[in-house]
Amino acid sequence: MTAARPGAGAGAATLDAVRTSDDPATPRPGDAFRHAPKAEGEPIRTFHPRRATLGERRTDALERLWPRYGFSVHDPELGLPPTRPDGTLDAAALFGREAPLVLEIGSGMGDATVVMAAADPGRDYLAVEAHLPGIANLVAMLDEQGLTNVRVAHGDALDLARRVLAPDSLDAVHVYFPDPWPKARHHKRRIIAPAHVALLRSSLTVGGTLHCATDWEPYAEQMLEVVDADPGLTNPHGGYAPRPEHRPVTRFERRGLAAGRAVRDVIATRTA
Ligand SMILES: C[S@@+](CC[C@H](N)C(=O)[O-])C[C@H]1O[C@@H](n2cnc3c(N)ncnc32)[C@H](O)[C@@H]1O
Repeated sequence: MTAARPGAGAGAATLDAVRTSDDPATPRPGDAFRHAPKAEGEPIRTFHPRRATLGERRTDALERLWPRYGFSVHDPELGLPPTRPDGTLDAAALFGREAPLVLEIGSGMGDATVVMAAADPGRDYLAVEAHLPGIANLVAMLDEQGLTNVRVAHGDALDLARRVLAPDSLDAVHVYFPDPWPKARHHKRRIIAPAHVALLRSSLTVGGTLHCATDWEPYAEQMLEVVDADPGLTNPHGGYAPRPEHRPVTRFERRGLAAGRAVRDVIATRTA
């Protein structure tokens, strides 16, 4: 089965790719979305490229709804996003309108995305996630709720920012409960790190916000330090921000609170 891609406006994507792979041994639903092994010299990944296990509901959702809501950051077979002549994301073509754009990095199962996008119909939301079950869950919820202001990117958010997003194009970047990578030897995998934040800041418009949240205190401290050290960001709160009501509670927040951990929000504005 081959379908046109009305939502993303990119080239045709072969949806059989959702169901099987060319791996003759043990094809699994979603195999076509597997991440290629990291190439020599490629920047470090902030996620574990796990092979996905998809149940029937998510396999069906992905197969049916991927052409409407999804694009791949890196794989033309799965459909790349529409781009402008300079090669950067054409958000107006992707969403079918001009509106401020919010990037949600590591949207997980998509619980926060659907709540925030439903409450904020004047802005468009681009959720980017490396893990396929979360992507499939999110597109299923978008369809069930009839949301039109969300699109979903599969792949590495940093790759998306490096190669696809135009500078000065985002109204906000959300990074909620990023993987804390608690072991010292893994700290280099944290997404909130100076070089990554400089990249994300350059994708924001001046006046746009970077909003991070975590229940891992040492990471919260790192978030504050990184934001404070970035020459183009200003933290209007001076330290942690009061928990904003618009950030929905997800299972990561509940789990942290249940374990007695404080949840911290760090919100900074691009000022230069
Ligand atoms: C701990 S989960 C949090 C999910 C969600 N934000 C929430 O609060 O429920 C972190 C997610 O970030 C994703 N992730 C980590 N690095 C990423 C990257 N560079 N690009 C896309 N997704 C990433 C992981 O796959 C994981 O699903």
